[in-house]
Amino acid sequence: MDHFEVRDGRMFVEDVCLDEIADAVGTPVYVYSTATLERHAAVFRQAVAGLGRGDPLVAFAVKANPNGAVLATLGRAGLGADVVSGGEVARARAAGIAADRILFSGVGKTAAEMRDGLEAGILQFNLESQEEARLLSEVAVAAGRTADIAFRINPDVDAGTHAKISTGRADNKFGIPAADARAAYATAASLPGLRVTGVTVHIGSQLFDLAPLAAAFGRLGTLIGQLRADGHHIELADLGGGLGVPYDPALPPPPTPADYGAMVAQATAGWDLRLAFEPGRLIVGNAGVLLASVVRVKPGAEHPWVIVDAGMNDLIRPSLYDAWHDIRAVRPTGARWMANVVGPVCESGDTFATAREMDQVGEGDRVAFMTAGAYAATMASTYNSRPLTPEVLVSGSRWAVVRERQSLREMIAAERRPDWLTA
Ligand SMILES: Cc1ncc(COP(=O)(O)O)c(C=O)c1O
Ligand SMILES: N[C@@H](CCCC[NH3+])C(=O)O
Repeated sequence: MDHFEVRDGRMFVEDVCLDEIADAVGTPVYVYSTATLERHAAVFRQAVAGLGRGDPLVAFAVKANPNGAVLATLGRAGLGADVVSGGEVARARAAGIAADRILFSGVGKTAAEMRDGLEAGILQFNLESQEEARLLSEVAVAAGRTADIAFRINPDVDAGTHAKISTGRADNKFGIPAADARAAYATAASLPGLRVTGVTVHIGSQLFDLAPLAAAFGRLGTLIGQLRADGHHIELADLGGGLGVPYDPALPPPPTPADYGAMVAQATAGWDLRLAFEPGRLIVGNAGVLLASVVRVKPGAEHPWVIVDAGMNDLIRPSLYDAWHDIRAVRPTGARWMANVVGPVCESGDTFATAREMDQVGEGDRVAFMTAGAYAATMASTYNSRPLTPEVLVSGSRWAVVRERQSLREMIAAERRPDWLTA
């Protein structure tokens, strides 16, 4: 997290002190760094530059961080978008990402979402079943359009990641088995309104081992040869995302984008088609922090409870995946202690860290949850009637609120009382 550092005893994001943002906006608040976003986009593009035919498409997985200002920053940095819903199509387009740089993934696209994609004129629909191909065909014919399609192949490889974010094993819901692929492509090629253009695979997220990715790409390579022999024009291979980021500095680091690029070069040699990638976490994970305040510290059986004003509703990764986020004081004194860090939500699962060696903090101090740019604000909820947390984007010495704190009034005003309760 190179643009997040302590200077003169206080943590800065680029040239803005986190205290300045907390004083103005309050806590909890997500804070993102433009410089880190731009650096990650450039590093990934560089790692895959020259691979495949033409210019590779690096389509940011919008689900990782759909904030419009973040998307606009990444769009300007040359990234396209990988979307999984009509909402994400709309956000990507609103952020200025050209339709021909948008890939539409997802196992449960509805007819309405397919229409959204067709009307926008997106580059390719990544389909996950023959049933989906039939529906898209009907929708495309009715709309008078042609949909360019790929099937997502489930290569049945174990990506070695958390079970809840593995997507490429036979027992995961995603894609079609490689053995069924030729039949699926034959069906799609026979359907009106569809044009077969590609193949795609994505085996999971937060991957630390390149071998399962190489195995999956190997299977895709074999399939490309078979599909071409069957007469299909396969022009685009979308290799998904998944490369992990370092959350815990004490653990060995994940492979670098350059290592990944070298593996891809080897795995795709001779494919003679355009490549696409869908990195999410790698682009935004280390570009954000969740800034929170310590509400109080109370004694615990073994370690003190540090109760902060951010909860599992703001950052669910620790309770959902036992994920580890570094927690640092915004004004570290050098003193360290062992503590449990928890939120205010009425669940014991609202725990960010147990018996964690960390900066010693007290009531009123501010802490930063590091590596909170991906799958963080976007997975927030209003559980315990806690309004959605605001988001701030920093660029050099400038910063701006890029999502307002949801007001309580707004949250409550969205509800309706049926007439039998108002009579
Ligand atoms: C189809 C698809 N593409 C891309 C991604 C992005 O993955 P990551 O954020 O791990 O790069 C995901 C999420 O796992 C996904 O499901
Ligand atoms: N939400 C997950 C990643 C899911 C990837 C989406 N397919 C996480 O925080 O790690």
